[in-house]
Amino acid sequence: MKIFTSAQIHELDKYTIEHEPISSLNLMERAAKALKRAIEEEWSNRTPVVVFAGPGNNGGDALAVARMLSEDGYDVSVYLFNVQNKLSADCLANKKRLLDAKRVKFTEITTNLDPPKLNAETLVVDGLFGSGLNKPLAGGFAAMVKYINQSPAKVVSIDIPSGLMTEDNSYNIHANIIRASLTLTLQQKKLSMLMADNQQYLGRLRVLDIRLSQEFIQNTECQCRILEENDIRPLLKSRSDFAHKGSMGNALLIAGSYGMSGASVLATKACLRTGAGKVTAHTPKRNYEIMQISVPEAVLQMDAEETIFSEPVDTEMFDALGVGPGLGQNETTAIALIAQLRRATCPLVIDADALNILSSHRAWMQQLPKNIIMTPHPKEFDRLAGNASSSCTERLMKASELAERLQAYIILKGHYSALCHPDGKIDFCSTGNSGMATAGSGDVLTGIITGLLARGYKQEDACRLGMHLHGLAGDLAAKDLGKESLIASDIIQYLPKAFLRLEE
Ligand SMILES: NC(=O)C1=CN([C@@H]2O[C@H](COP(=O)(O)OP(=O)(O)OC[C@H]3O[C@@H](n4cnc5c(N)ncnc54)[C@H](O)[C@@H]3O)[C@@H](O)[C@H]2O)[C@@H](O)CC1
Ligand SMILES: [K+]
Repeated sequence: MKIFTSAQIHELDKYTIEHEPISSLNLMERAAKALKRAIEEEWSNRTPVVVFAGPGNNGGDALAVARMLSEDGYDVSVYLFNVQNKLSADCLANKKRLLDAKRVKFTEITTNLDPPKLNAETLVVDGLFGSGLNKPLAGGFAAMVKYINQSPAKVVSIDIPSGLMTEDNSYNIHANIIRASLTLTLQQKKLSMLMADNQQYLGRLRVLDIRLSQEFIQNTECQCRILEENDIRPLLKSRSDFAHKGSMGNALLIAGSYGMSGASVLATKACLRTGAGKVTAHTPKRNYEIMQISVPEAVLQMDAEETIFSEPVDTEMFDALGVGPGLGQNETTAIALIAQLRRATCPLVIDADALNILSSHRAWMQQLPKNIIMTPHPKEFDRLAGNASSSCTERLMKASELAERLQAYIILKGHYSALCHPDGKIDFCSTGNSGMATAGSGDVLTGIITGLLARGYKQEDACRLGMHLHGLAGDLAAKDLGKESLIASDIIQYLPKAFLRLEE
């Protein structure tokens, strides 16, 4: 699913009207029908409905929905905000249609509003502002939003909770944004809906197909998109019948230190489960037995040191290198790491402590080879970027800039993990769940991506497929085991099923 900016959404709307062709009023009617249907699926016509409509087309949608719900027997009260005495053409047309229908209690607010009582039974339809919002809400609108938020009423937002911007909310006023129970967004998710810090406003999110031009959607370039199974399936490489372990990729993982051998175990197992022909784990001597017993399929390469990674190793015979899980941040390890990164001759994944080491030696980042893959979680990214971000959108934009500057692939982990490409594009992952917020889950991702690189996937495909598989395995595991008890090993255990699902 492509994520359009508000300007592109406007263009899409216009294109559909011109090329379907359909009048803008009929398009609004189509959107309102879809909205009405979704509302009726959740609330019966015994629910009292209060509709708040703004002056633009979001308000127009709300007025059309009010008319349709009243036709279906709902008790509907409408408050239309027209403080500047200026309604969009379709909002005005829907105001007339609503008044002609003569079924609803209608109030037009031109100055002050004595707000209606909203109790726990009330359903508020929020159609104040949609994708046309151009600055944070203030004044009477902000007061209205606060009033709705403080009430016990359920709120369904049309297209987007009023007050929430389609893209960046870093400088928004959070108290002045509607907190919906359900958001019914039209056609496509908006960028702000993918950010963790905006989930509090959305409630449950449903996307309603209002049949906007597929031609425009397909032909329009956009910076961001959500990767779905259909985008991922074609990436899968097949295995030749004549495959042997030497032809299926030779991966190296540099991971683990004393007390963190588990990270090495997890990354190595995940790498093997991703289909790499041979996996070598480079780890401190003290981890020897643990690794031999836990991952007998791996080849071990012991560091000269007992407890830490201390010396760079040759990578010429390897097809991919993953480095970082459980590495620790000893100064000797830091020096070995930078030497390792500089001399790496194969595609690279950098994670966890390797990222933390880079954060405390940021000048070293200039020396990184191109096309490396970094997989930070938000805190690791903030350390890497040098300061904390005020919002998830700001962090995402910084990650995208860093990916461009370093010509690297950066996977910002989280719900909707975001892959920032060196050319500025951003892919969001559609799989994964909160059960995966557990120690070791990142080590598994590093193992998976390293395995895919070794199998011969290009960096961008290894990242896309890797995040998808990781999330899918977590989803399949959560289906059987629940989210609460899910641990990183479960993700590895469900990787085979994730592959099977993609191969179906
Ligand atoms: N995307 C699409 O293809 C479709 C969109 N439709 C609806 O149209 C909406 C977009 O409509 P509009 O572009 O008219 O925009 P909105 O209805 O979101 O708001 C635009 C109006 O709000 C004013 N405004 C913006 N920010 C403000 C602020 N902070 N304080 C006070 N006033 C402010 C603007 O001056 C303008 O009058 C969508 O969200 C959706 O609900 C649907 O009708 C059908 C199709
Ligand atoms: K809205």
